[in-house]
Amino acid sequence: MTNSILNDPFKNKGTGFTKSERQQLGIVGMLPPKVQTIDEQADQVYQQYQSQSSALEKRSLLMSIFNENRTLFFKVFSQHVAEFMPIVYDPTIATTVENYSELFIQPQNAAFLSIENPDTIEESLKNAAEDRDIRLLCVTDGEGILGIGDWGTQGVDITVGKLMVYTAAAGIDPSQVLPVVIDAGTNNQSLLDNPLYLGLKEHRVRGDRYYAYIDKFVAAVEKLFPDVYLHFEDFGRSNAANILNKYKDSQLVFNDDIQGTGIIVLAGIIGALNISKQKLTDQTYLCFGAGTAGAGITKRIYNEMIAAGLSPEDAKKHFYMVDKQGLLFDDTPDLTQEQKPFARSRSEFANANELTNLTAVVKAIHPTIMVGTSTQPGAFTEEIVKEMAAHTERPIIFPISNPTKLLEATAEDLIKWTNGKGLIATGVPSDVVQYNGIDYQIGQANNALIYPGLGLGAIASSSSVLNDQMISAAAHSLGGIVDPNQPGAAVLPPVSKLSAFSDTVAEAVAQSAVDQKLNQNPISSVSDAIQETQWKPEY
Ligand SMILES: NC(=O)c1ccc[n+]([C@@H]2O[C@H](COP(=O)([O-])OP(=O)(O)OC[C@H]3O[C@@H](n4cnc5c(N)ncnc54)[C@H](O)[C@@H]3O)[C@@H](O)[C@H]2O)c1
Ligand SMILES: O=C(O)C[C@H](O)C(=O)O
Ligand SMILES: [Mn+2]
Repeated sequence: MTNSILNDPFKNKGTGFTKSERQQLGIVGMLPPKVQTIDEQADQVYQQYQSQSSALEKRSLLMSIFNENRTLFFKVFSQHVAEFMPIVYDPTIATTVENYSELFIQPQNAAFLSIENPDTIEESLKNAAEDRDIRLLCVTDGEGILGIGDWGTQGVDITVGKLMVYTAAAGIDPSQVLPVVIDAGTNNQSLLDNPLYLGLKEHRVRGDRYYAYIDKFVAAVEKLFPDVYLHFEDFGRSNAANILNKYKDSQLVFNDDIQGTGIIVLAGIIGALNISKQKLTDQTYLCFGAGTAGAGITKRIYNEMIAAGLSPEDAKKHFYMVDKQGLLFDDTPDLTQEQKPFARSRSEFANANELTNLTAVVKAIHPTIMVGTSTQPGAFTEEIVKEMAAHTERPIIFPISNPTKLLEATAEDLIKWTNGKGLIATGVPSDVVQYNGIDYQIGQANNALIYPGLGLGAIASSSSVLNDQMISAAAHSLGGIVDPNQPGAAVLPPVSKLSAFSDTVAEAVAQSAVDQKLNQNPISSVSDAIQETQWKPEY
């Protein structure tokens, strides 16, 4: 097995192995003679990357480097963060999730779990981890991938992608992460009918059997990897919040769609209010698409209003939720647990029965903030946006459904329809919008801007849980990066500065954990602890 190191992506350096390393490792003659530096290798990869024409080809090239040599992959990624993010992550990753079985080449060190075999959870996690010290685990059951729905086992790609961003942005050691997919079946008929589908061809398991499996999974994770930070991603609306609520007070768990999205949207709103010089407690908030993300964000902003001094009853008056049924009322059938606290009373409106669509609701409530997590492309129409802008000086509008094809409105249209007054962020990257001689920078309200620093801060501080104070500290830490007085300033810092501000986020989060005495190991300096945790892509 002398050649095994060349097949180990965590240790392989390829042509970067020196002559003496090649001798010691018994791989003399197994590589071309020239010894390359990692910078030379990175330049070569980037040249190959530039010669690929489509986003999918670019991603597939980068994934082949990832499969061979993680250090090199992250070297190139760290040199081109803003350019590679949409390729290795959202939106291109949506296409690879949809075509995972067709494109499958290798399992990328993920753990593949099946609801049919609860007895092999531990063994599977152990096998996939090999002997690595796992500190960060990202798991999905594939039911609510971005806004594209149920992709069963194919959802594994999102866990691989999320973990890549942790390393590129925050320097989490790539040998200490584990992507995991739980195959609990799928209700996606196209997968059930697809002869190439690599997952279980059964409908989704729900209820007690499902939750018992999740319990067993969480217990196995805690047993095998006691210091792990457990990140839940893209679970379905009926399970995501239940799972988070069950474990969040006793274990170091994080739900990205609920909490990560809540933080980044709050940070974007704080950024927008810095520009408009307004107060949060004067805002009227409209959540459009009150599912996992929409309700998670609403709750975060609501908590923030309470932190700003409002009573819970007064704070609630600032929030309205719109879902498929229209404005959510307390007598609307089938409200979720997360929607109930924000449902309104019909008696508040003379025309309550007409509030069954977004246009009517915007007319009735005059929101100052509107956030879209509905998966409904184009739902923020010109009429709606103009109506909103007619009643507020600087409308804050964040269409953040992913991927690109699901955006509620483009940044360009929103700037145009609000005559440059809109304070805009989108979930996927948006180009600069030129309007009336001003360059409008568009912030990306994607949880990827926050979860890497958040995770790094929690891991480095050895925090026992991730609580509300840590989450709030993360949201507030992004201030001061963008100059709010610059015409056309973005509401959030640019992705090109992701690794720099991930350190800032991590410090704020770790400091909050230490201040609350949640750290399990003694910490004398938070920034030292963070630096010690970080990995760098060097040989
Ligand atoms: N930018 C980010 O960081 C980020 C983070 C998480 C989720 N998202 C995006 O948000 C979207 C929703 O994700 P989720 O996980 O909350 O999914 P979800 O299924 O839990 O929620 C979607 C909600 O939209 C509602 N909806 C569907 N059609 C509607 C319509 N016509 N009008 C009003 N509401 C409608 C659904 O009933 C549901 O409540 C996805 O596109 C996802 O990519 C973005
Ligand atoms: O994955 C993303 O781009 C953000 C978010 O977690 C989502 O589900 O859309
Ligand atoms: Mn997600």
